[in-house]
Amino acid sequence: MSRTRQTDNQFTLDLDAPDDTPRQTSQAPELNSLTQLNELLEHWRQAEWIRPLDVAFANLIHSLCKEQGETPEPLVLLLAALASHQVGRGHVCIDLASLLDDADRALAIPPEEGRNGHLSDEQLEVLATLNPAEVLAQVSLSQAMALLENSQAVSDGSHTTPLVLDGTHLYLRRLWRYEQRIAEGIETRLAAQTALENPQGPAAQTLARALDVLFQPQPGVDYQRAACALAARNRFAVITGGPGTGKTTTVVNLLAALQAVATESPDRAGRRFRIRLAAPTGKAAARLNESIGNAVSKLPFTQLPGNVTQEDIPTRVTTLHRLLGSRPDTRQFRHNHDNPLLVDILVIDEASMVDVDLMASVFDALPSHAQLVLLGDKDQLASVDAGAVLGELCQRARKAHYRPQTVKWLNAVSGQSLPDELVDNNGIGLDQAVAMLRKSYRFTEDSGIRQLAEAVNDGTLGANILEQIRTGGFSDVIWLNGHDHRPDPVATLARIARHSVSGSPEAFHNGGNGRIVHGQELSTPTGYRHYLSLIRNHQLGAHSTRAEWDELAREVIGAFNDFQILCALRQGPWGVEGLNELITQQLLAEKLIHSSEGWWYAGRPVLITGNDYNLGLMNGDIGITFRVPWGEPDGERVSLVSRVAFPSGDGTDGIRWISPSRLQQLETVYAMTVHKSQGSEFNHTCLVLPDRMSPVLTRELVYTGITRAKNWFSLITGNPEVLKESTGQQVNRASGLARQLMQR
Ligand SMILES: Nc1ncnc2c1ncn2[C@@H]1O[C@H](COP(=O)(O)OP(=O)(O)OP(=O)(O)O)[C@@H](O)[C@H]1O
Repeated sequence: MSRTRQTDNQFTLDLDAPDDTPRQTSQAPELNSLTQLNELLEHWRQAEWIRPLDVAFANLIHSLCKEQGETPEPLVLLLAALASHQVGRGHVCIDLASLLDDADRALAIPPEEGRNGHLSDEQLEVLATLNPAEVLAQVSLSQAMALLENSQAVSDGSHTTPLVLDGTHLYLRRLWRYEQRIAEGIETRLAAQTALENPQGPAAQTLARALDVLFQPQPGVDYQRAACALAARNRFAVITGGPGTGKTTTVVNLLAALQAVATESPDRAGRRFRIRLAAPTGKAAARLNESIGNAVSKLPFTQLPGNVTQEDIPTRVTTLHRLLGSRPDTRQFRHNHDNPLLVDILVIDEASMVDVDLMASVFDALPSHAQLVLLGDKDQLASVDAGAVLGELCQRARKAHYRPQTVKWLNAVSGQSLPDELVDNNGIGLDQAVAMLRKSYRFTEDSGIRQLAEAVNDGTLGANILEQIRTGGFSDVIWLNGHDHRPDPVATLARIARHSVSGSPEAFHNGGNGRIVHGQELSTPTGYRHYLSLIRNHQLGAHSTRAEWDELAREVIGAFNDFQILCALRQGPWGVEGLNELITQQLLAEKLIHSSEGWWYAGRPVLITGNDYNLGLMNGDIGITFRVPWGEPDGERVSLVSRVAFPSGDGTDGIRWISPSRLQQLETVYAMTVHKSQGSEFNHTCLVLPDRMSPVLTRELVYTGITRAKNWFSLITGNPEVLKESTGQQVNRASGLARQLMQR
């Protein structure tokens, strides 16, 4: 039964429409003609709620429809613009059912930029009076589906249309293709049988012997050992776990075990696997470089089956863009289906940061026989760009859903007996390749960082733990203004400014002195004064060699990494922009930086915000400005010039000195968004939460912020309620990858 009457260019609702009758509001903006649609889109564009790109996409659909002799429905064009808009906000598609059920929620209205000062009152007024949710309140799901299905701009993907409707999910074709390629890449790998399948076969026996050497016996289930076995068995595997649960340790053991299998395998004639290690950002790659190097140096090579040596396990980690061969001015990589990577095993760390576009490119560039292992923390924020690939793949990780055959195989090869609650007769193929590590080795049982992160992640942040962080009940966590129920914004911001300079060691238990972790005494928590003092007090000059400057830069970059202010927002006094300005003023006042040196003063830390292939700098790279005596001499005087020192990012500890004039997209980085901090960790992390709620404040954001702290964590809130409320909101990215893999 049709619930709508459709006329040219308009739709109206049957008055007696039953069940899925949409909400009616008295003054809802109307969408009865293309003229009305154009006006709406124009208002939203001017209000900077939608992008010019989104309007252009709707216009494109309009033209394509007309070319095919179709008079486009305003609703189809509206949904096209919204689908494009949602991609800009990290969604892979729009789920029409959720959109029409609660459009405010699905479209995150009011937007963050509105609440925090970027949008003017007039712009906000436009959104309030022409609220997209009210426009959509007049539309039912069946009506939307019918109009889309009837449009020539939409198909189920089987022929080339700019929009794809898959169930109730509306995609831009490009995004739908990415998801398809990822799903196909995973599926074909999961379906491939490996030599390890038979637990009694020689390959599995070698693996079992290697696992015995690599993992010490321990009471209870050793989830690292089980993860290692599962990942060895499958051409595609995911190892997920919170901070310090041993993802790196496990993957290094995995690579050693696989090389043992390779060297013992008669049909490989001693040939080792070609292994590559990658991470989405330079920072993440550098961090993995360090930890993997440590882990490889501890491997018991002489006891392993076969004759595996240290050279067989790479320790160099590259960025995914470098690995795939990024090229200037195009999103196409050098390596693709026609020019695959020369690799047998690819490991990608910090996979939560990989968006659907990049992940699809990885699958394109992988030869079909190659094994892919993804590592990451499923509970962290999803990628900045569209998708939440790792999160989706790990949706069922906590309960594992291993089939009885998987459990039997695991027992035979790794000796681990998994608890019954992880067994599921109906587990899907993907479940058999996902392993979750469940014990943190980095944080001790009494660590506040661990307990707070767990409570946030489980959604169990209760009065007890809040009271503990307020009252200094943990030696590693402080809530600097936790007792302030109605913090004064001016005083709170001033406090942030002071804290960012000193790190407030006095606020920690015993002044931060004498904390021993894993047998080592920690140095006290610091703020930015620490690294700036190194710059101010160095003794290098015109006589110094480049190697000496490199050494200084390494030391300063390391010291800068000791502390980082993280925040949720970009704009406004509680966002990156406001806080960077605030902290800069404080550092000037304390004479740690000097305005006489101009914008490129010694000590200015900068974050690269867009890939620069010519300079080899990637989005997320951080450099520190130095004043160096390398200018043209001015008579007798040495002339100082500004140079920004960046870690070389090639797996060595080299330094690149770049002239500021060559740097294109960057920002000062005393404060960084939690999003940007993914893949990094800092000795002391301070999380600043704003004075009111925003759609971006979520459980994942707070969890990611807390877990960036290695040893010390401080919290400052513009309003104490925001902490608890944020953990009640979860990121919900519309996407269909998990659904597709469930169906296959
Ligand atoms: N089974 C284990 N027994 C003892 N120590 C371990 C074990 N596994 C890991 N560790 C130690 O715990 C620390 C964290 O391990 P690792 O770096 O492998 O974890 P991760 O999950 O990769 O960490 P991150 O969160 O930084 O990615 C390291 O010091 C490592 O040596």
